[in-house]
Parts: sequence; structure tokens; C-alpha cells
Amino acid sequence: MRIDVVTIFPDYLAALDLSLVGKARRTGLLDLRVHDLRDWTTDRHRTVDDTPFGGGAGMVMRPDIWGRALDDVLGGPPAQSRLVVPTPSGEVFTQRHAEALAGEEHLVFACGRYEGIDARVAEHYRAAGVPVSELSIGDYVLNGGEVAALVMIEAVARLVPGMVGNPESLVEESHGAAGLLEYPVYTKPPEWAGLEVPEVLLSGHHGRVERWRRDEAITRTSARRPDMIEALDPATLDKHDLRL
Ligand SMILES: COC(=O)c1ccnc(N)c1
Repeated sequence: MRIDVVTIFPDYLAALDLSLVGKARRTGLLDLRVHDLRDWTTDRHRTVDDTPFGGGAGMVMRPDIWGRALDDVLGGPPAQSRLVVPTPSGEVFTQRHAEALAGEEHLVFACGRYEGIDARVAEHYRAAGVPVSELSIGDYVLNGGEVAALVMIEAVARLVPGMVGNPESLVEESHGAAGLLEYPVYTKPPEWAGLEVPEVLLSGHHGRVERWRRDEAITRTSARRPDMIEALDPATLDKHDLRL
């Protein structure tokens, strides 16, 4: 999978050189490239923004600069690329989006700053047949799209086959295939701060452990995310032997 990120703060994406994503880049599992939008400016001040039409505070990022950058980044192989624009006005990014994006050949993240990117940029590329996803990572505003891009890239990259050691671990995670929050986890020591590990987890009885974990996932999800319980379809409950 190839991922390109266009930003005026390339150093923000330095975290992608670390840990699993960094390893995937070094092993070639992930072809991740970060570009400075200012490389496509032509004036001596390397200007990327201007005042908004219609007035109002702040500045808007210019479509001509973005157009030159995205034409270059989208232009090469692979043939089918998806443009992802992190924005507070986008559809809320979920694990389902991560799964869908992980199946793409090429993602291009356009990280906006200031009051955002001129709306004609997304419009232009949609009209040119490029799939465009305007995605929010939650109901709050950031100073730029870079942090959101980091979140989405990590959520997507870890789903790329070969990225995590044990793909099985991806199934039981929160928001995983069962559509529930993950059960609580424990490790040594068996007693800490006067608190003990649930007895069943020390029993060595795998069937009872599995039953306890499923019940805990339901309890936790019911308490914290009743909306996810509402969204569960009966087939999922049966498939994962879940009892509400
Ligand atoms: C400038 O971008 C944002 O403020 C942003 C992007 C994605 N999700 C958000 N919740 C905010």
C-alpha cells in the first residue's frame, strides 16, 4: 500500500517513522511519503493561503497550490488513488472506515491548515473521478489535519496484512469484528495494590475464560456505548455467542 501525505508541516508526520508503521516502511510493506505543500509554491514567500471570499476571519488554503501538488502526487502509479481530507466537517472516521481504507492501493492525505482548503479542490478531484473522503476523527477542532492524518494512518496501516504479528488479535479488539468494546485485560502480578485478578482468568479453563470475556465485553459496551449495543445485529450476537 502506498500512502502520501501533503502538509505544510512535514515534521508533524515524523511519528510515522516509529514503531510498527516505521518498521513497515523499512520492510517495504508500506510505501509512505510525506510532501511539503510549499514545494509547489512559486512566489518567494512560498505562500499557500489567502483571504476568504465573502469575508470572515482567518485564511483559506489556495486551490491552485493544492491542485499542482495533488496532480503530481495523484498522477503517478498506482492507477486508483483515494484522496482523504481530514476535516472537522467530515463524516466521522470509524473502524469501518479504517477497514475500507486498508483495502485501497493508494491513499493521499491532504492536511489543511488555517480555515481549511478551498472547497473547489475536493470538488475538482471528485469530478475528475478521484474518490474523495472528507473525514473527521471526532467532534472537536484541531489546528490542522496532520494529527488526524496520523490517527487515520495508524488505524489503517495496522490492518494491512503482515503489519501486526498476530492477525487474530485484530478480531477481539474494541470496535473489532464483534462490534463491541474489548474486555478488561490483566497480567502479573496476580495481586497489586490490594487488587486481585478475576479468579476465572487464573482457572486455566479456556471455555470459562472465553465466556467471561464475552460477558465483560457486553457489560462494558452496554455501560459505555449503548449506541453500539443498539447497532448490533442478531447475526453478530449469534456468530460470537454473545448474550445481551
Ligand atoms: C483542521 O482539521 C481539523 O481540525 C480536524 C480534522 C479531522 N478531524 C477533526 N475532528 C478535526
